[in-house]
Amino acid sequence: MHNQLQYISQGNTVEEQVYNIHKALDNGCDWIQMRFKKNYSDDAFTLAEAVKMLCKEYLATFIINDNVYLAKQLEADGVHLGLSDMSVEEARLILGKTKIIGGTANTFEDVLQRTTENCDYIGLGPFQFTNTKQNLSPILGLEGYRSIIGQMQAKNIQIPIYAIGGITLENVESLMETGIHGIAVSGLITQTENASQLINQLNDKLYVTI
Ligand SMILES: Cc1ncc(COP(=O)(O)OP(=O)(O)O)c(N)n1
Ligand SMILES: Cc1ncsc1CCOP(=O)(O)O
Ligand SMILES: [Mg+2]
Repeated sequence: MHNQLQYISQGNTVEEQVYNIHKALDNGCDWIQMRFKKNYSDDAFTLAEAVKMLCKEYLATFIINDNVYLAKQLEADGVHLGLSDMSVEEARLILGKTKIIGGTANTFEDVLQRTTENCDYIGLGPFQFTNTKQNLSPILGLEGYRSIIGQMQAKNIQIPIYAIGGITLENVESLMETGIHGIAVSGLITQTENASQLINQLNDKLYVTI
């Protein structure tokens, strides 16, 4: 089973990205999603090589946002795909059975689709407004998670759900109570001045509720 905390990277340059990812790893994150929106550039390859080495050093899981070919080239642990990205089926053919493929969902219908596609986990959100991503899908709030997870339970659908979007420390307990498996966070960890304390506090809240 995957770790309950996924860090989604930020940074406009390779250097900023490496700094932020190193900070997350050094303070206890062991699952990194490299999210670099210049994902099809030489810089993306340079960054992915650096992140691969860092994740190896810290024994962390390394997945790449959007770019399945880069994940294949770098032998990353997997990818995260949105509903408008490459299909899970095509990604599975390229990456093989053992790699992690995460998929985005915003509705119960998306969850059904992702489950049929055999995703390994679902990033369900956004929980609330965030500046990290433009063109957000409708905000779910706690009620959205309760409703979607209730419908999953009624149909006995079992797939790890990660809440995403504007999550802060204060939200984690109530989100976990809805039945999610974990959280994916970006801004919270990127912007903190005390990453060690924050990641410990997040992990305490995540582990207690499972
Ligand atoms: C864990 C997780 N969940 C959702 C997303 C969003 O993916 P997507 O909808 O493709 O948007 P971008 O991140 O590509 O802008 C994610 N990245 N990770
Ligand atoms: C990539 C993504 N997809 C939905 S919300 C989001 C951004 C998550 O980042 P943050 O934790 O800073 O809100
Ligand atoms: Mg995407």
